[in-house]
Amino acid sequence: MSGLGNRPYLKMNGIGNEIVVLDLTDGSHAVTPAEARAIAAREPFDQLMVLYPPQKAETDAFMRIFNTDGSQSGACGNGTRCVSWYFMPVAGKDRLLLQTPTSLVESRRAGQGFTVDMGPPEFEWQQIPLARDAGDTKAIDFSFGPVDAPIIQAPSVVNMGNPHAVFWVDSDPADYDLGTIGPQIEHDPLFPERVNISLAEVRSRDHIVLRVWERGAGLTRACGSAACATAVAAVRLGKTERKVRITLPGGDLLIEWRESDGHVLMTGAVELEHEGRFTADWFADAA
Ligand SMILES: N[C@H](CCC[C@H](N)C(=O)O)C(=O)O
Repeated sequence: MSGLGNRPYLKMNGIGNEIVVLDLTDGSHAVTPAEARAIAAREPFDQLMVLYPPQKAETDAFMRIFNTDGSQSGACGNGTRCVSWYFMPVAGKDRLLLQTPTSLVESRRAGQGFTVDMGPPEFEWQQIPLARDAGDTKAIDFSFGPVDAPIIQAPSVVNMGNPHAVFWVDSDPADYDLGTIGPQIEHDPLFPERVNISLAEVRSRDHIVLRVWERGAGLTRACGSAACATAVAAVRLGKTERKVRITLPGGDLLIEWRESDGHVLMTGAVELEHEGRFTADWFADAA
């Protein structure tokens, strides 16, 4: 029987990115990929954020991030704001330092929402990771569609605690069939750990419109780490200033690539949808 039966959880969203928050800081259970998928079947989410006891001095919790398909991510910006909303009062703090398998993220309150310090991005092809050197990571040698008339091409690639490919488009990203394009690029052998795919339209030097196909979760209404990756890539290409508003289908995020230390700061809202409780039968097939 699963140790998750009868556990309380929160269903939240970060500008439409569907998030379940589960507090296991009592250290009594470790969620398996099969259990994550079983939760997704009953309480659909893009990411399940699980809090465990801290592993490092000065951190407030260790956090695992599961996608809909049971795979894990090292970063989730929208989910980290949701976790902050829940866990700051529990910890009695206005700042949190959270550790994931790949990153340390710090969050603090910002008006009605939260700002998350997503840390510094990485740009070496081995760090993304790519399967091979595909040229300058500001615009790699990759295209999708007919060779003589690619639909999209030359993405910027960034690791933001998780891998991102950002394709620059000249019209509304909603005009592209990302639901068809996304899964094919996600599984392209150039991306050995798969990849999150963004279509980005730069509207001005401080505004980008973005749509994201998420690795392991599919089309989502928002993706915080993709917004961070996009902002950083836009700055590297000279397309925008270091502070930019990013409009996703679910709302806006403010992103700043801070000059002093190279960290990326993401600010945005969260919403509590409802509280729930698992029952043992959810996990009958997830042993
Ligand atoms: N929604 C998340 C990112 C999920 C990334 C995940 N799909 C992966 O890298 O496997 C965010 O707000 O940053």
